[in-house]
Amino acid sequence: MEKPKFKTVQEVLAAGEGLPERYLHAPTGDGEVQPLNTAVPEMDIPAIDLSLLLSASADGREELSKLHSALSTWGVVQVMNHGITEAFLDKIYKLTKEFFELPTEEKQKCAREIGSIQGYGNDMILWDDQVLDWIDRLYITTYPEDQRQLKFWPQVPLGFRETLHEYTMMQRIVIEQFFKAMARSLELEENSFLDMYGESATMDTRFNMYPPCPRPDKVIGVKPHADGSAFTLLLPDKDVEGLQFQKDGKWYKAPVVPDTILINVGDQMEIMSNGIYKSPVHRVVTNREKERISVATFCIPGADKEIQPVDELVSEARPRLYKTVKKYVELYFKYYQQGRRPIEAALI
Ligand SMILES: O=C(O)CCC(=O)C(=O)O
Ligand SMILES: [Fe+2]
Repeated sequence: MEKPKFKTVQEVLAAGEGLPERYLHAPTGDGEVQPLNTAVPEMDIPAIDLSLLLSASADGREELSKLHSALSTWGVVQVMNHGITEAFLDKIYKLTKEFFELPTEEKQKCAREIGSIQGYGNDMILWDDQVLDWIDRLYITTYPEDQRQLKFWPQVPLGFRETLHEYTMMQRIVIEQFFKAMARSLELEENSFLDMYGESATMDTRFNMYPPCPRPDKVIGVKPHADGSAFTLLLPDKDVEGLQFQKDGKWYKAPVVPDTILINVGDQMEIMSNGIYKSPVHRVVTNREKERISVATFCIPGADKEIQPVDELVSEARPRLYKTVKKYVELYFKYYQQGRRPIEAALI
């Protein structure tokens, strides 16, 4: 079993040999250098009450209109009353932290293998002159259950596997409700998106660790990208900022609101909604003092599914913007590698 040769960020730091060139972003353009960690304003996104979204009450309608407004501008909402307890979310953060604190040899038991996206490792190296992101991660397909590869599921810390299984089942409920709410917010039949998303849809969960970084001005945690999912459920760090979203060419930081789940639209939902809901470009910046942890779950339509704008959202006034795509994630990596926005490949 061949393992990739590169060190994780934690190993780079432990070696104490200074910051490798491969992480440094060179100044681009006409010489004006903006440090990557320049302060940016906070984005103004609502906290949506998930339990209200599917109710027929006036409050429910109000909540749906908040959802519509946030997803058609920012492409992001914070979700509260999502049915997952604070104690459970704390357990996930704690287990994530404990996993990354394990000795290298222990973590390596779940190491990514060449050619696989799953497992523990550093930023994936997809092209030669790629500047590396300051991030270590554990990437696991959690659903459907028959696609699980348990060799990537840590046996230590104790309880990790069980908790990830439980979290997956809890998220499935949130995912279904959120799909229905998005359909209702666009005055569509409740299952419009769910039918296209399909029974064979997968869930991938990525545990992210961003160690403190000696050069936050020149090193980035995650490069600007939009997600290739239908949408992404994110547990951002409860204390440490870093996640930023782009709107109209400017960066804004995501607010830190404990116990909410941040949901961002991904490219495949942008396609299904014929461009009404936006898949936002986002990035993670680093800082000198504190490590940051986040847990992202990507909801990915089944590889057999054809993803396209739903008929009701195509009209003369709003012509169809996107082609039908299949196995979008493969297309995604091809474009990402070329430094392009993968969704461009789906534009008509
Ligand atoms: O760490 C975060 O807050 C976001 C990570 C992210 O954008 C991703 O995993 O796609
Ligand atoms: Fe992302």
